[in-house]
Amino acid sequence: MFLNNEIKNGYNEKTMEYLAWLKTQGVKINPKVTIFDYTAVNQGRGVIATENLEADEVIATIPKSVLVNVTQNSLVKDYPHLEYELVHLNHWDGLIITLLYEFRRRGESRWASYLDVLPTSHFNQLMWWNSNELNMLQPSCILERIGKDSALKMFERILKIINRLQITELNDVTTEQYNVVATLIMSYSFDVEITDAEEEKLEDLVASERKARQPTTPQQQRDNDVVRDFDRENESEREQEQEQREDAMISNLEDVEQRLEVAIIIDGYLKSMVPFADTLNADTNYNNAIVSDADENLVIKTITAIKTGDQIYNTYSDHPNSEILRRYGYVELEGSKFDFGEIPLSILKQFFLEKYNVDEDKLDSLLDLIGEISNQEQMDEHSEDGTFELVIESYDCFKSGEVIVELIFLVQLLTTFFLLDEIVELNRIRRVYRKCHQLIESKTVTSDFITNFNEIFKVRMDQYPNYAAQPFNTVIAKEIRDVMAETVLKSEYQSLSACKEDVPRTLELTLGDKVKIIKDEKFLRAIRKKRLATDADADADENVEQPPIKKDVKNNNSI
Ligand SMILES: C[S@@+](CC[C@H](N)C(=O)[O-])C[C@H]1O[C@@H](n2cnc3c(N)ncnc32)[C@H](O)[C@@H]1O
Repeated sequence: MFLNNEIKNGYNEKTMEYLAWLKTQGVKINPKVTIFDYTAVNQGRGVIATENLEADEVIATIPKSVLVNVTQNSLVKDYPHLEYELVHLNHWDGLIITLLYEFRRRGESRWASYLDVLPTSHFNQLMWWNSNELNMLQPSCILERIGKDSALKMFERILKIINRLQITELNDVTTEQYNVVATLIMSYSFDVEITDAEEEKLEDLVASERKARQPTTPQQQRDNDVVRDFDRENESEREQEQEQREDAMISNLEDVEQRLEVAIIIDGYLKSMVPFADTLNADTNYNNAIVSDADENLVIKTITAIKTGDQIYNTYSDHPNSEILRRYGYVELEGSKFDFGEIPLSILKQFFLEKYNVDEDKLDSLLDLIGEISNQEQMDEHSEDGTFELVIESYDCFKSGEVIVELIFLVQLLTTFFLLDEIVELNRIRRVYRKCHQLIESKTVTSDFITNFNEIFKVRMDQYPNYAAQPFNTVIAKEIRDVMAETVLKSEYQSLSACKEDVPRTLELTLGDKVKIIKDEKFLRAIRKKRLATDADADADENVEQPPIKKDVKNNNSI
């Protein structure tokens, strides 16, 4: 966020009013810190240590009563019956409507001083970039994840909800206002656990509303059953539900039954705006504080000693620069600690098509079958949902020099498959799959794998502009968005470069041991010999379960 002078008028007065307001709301701030104007370094407001702080020292205690969420806001104050409706929306829809209303009623809002310090313009999150600006980010895969279309769908859905709930004050809400509020939620909100008292209050609310709205049709009866049947104690189910809800958030939820499945009420947490905690900026390289949940309060503590004059930095999770830019609208000029570049599946496809002169349909069918096999075959004990997906949109290559193991496996598998000149048939592919699995499990790859791995990285890296190879401190761009794009491309290119420069080291880091390189012909012979075995033997072999490949698990970049 970048503020020009006109916007900066009254900036520090607003900060002072905000600090005074926080006090009236019971927010306790350590006298050794205060809010500071970091606009000179393009960071908006932040929190500074005015005296030395020790490690594990409390910076602030924020009572949950000061949060803005679907149960605490001006909308339910003005229209109490809407609380029931809001807790039956999904988190995003609920908080967007809540905040839109809060801004509309800012004159009377209990949170007026807070709203005054929230930015409403000059955002740099990628949803605010035009197509020319986005072009500067080519060839980054982040361009596939901006989500302008799903944001638009969400807006259409929200307008329908506003209409259904007859919130007339929001009838004329504009796309711009919606975008501002959605951006604020994306960059500022926290998911905060519901307190026991809040949970009881919600249960009472739902029980009394249900009684008042005795179902009159079978459909309504079914809608109610969805919520009633949910087992609030079941944590793993709750986690799975959460994932589905994230997906559902961007899909078009129109009927009531679907809405109930993703409702806030069944979650145990509330997406909330958290005054003061959201004044903390973040930096992956200088993170020195943490915000944690403590029943009735949120507590901010130092995690290292902090010197007078130093900024207090929260963490917004382990994101690379591209994702920091997409969600938060800034970049870390020295690169994020969690940077990675990506090899898109499209590059792998192009590479194998050309090198082995294969037909595109054949490659597509092969990849489909490999995807099927990897889903059935390999239950990965490390992965979140117990599955192992080999064919994914893109493959992360970290600045540490590690890649995700899926990349090694797929390149070895395709290399071997095309060298064998196999036909695309399920059992044939399964056999090669298993042999490659055993090979990698025994920390071995073939020499053609090494050649292909190198060449694939070269193809990908050649897509980047030359300046991406230059050190971070040699920024050539002048305009802020150009600087951001340039930094993201450097972050990605240099991560790719770290994985390519010493492939045996990359393999060792990823597979956790030194890797042997064998001749392809030796490996192909072993597979061909296997193929000559009797069908019975082959069938028996097919029934042997494969253990998962041991690896350090990294999330692949799902959003
Ligand atoms: C939770 S808010 C932090 C408070 C914010 N600086 C303000 O003035 O309201 C998150 C936003 O702060 C800014 N920000 C946070 N960390 C930053 C950093 N290291 N560099 C630049 N901007 C940062 C970004 O605009 C981001 O969207």
